[in-house]
Amino acid sequence: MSKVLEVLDLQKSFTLHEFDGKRILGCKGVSFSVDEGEFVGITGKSGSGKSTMLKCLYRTYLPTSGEVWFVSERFGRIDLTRTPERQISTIRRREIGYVSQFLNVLPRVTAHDVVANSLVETGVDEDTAHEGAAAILSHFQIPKNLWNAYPHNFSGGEKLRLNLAKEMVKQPRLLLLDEPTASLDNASKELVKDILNELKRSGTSMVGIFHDLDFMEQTVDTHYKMNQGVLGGVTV
Ligand SMILES: Nc1ncnc2c1ncn2[C@@H]1O[C@H](COP(=O)(O)OP(=O)(O)OP(=O)(O)O)[C@@H](O)[C@H]1O
Repeated sequence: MSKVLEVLDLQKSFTLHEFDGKRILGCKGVSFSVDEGEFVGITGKSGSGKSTMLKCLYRTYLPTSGEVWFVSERFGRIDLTRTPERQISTIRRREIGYVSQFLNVLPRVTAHDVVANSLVETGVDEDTAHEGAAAILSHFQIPKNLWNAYPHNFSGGEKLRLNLAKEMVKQPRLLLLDEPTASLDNASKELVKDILNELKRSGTSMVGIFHDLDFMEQTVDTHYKMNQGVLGGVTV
């Protein structure tokens, strides 16, 4: 199996300027790799640094030190900590997806257009994007009467499924998941589990943060625990 992601000695700390430059540790010494089609799950107490680490992988945060090697289809093997912003934007549009329970979309854009726009960003034409959006919204069981509604009023489960749909249509090489089951009922969890398994089969690599251990154990290949900013305790 070829490696899609290799994280080496990643550290992120925050400087609180309003508190005389006090430093807070997010994560440190984080090293792990993800193969093609592998699903890595990360658990840990609240405040242990999971989201900080994930945001460094997506480059929402610039790490304080360390390397994040990603094998991009377009740019080859690149260190995301040193990749120019323009390339990062391209990679986010086409190769790395980020899904959380919070839907971050423009106001007054319908659910259907959210997904179609995501496809247009990958370079497909408008007609194909609209067909593709309809197909994936059905697949994710988003009720048809919501397709032309604005997603800010959607339930937690609907928002999450729309989030997954908008990232999944890109067929990303790497999908980052920040608590993908938060606020879901059991039926929605089953649906999300099926979707994640399908993504895995299609070769997408994933890194997910979980509080729901039962769900995680049913889906991931490798499990790490985060403790006070440090990653360890591998189980497979
Ligand atoms: N932008 C920030 N500025 C300052 N400190 C931050 C920032 N983001 C995270 N931290 C701090 O970094 C530490 C790790 O936080 P992080 O959100 O990564 O934990 P977590 O494991 O994801 O927690 P949870 O499970 O509650 O979401 C915490 O002490 C937090 O206060």
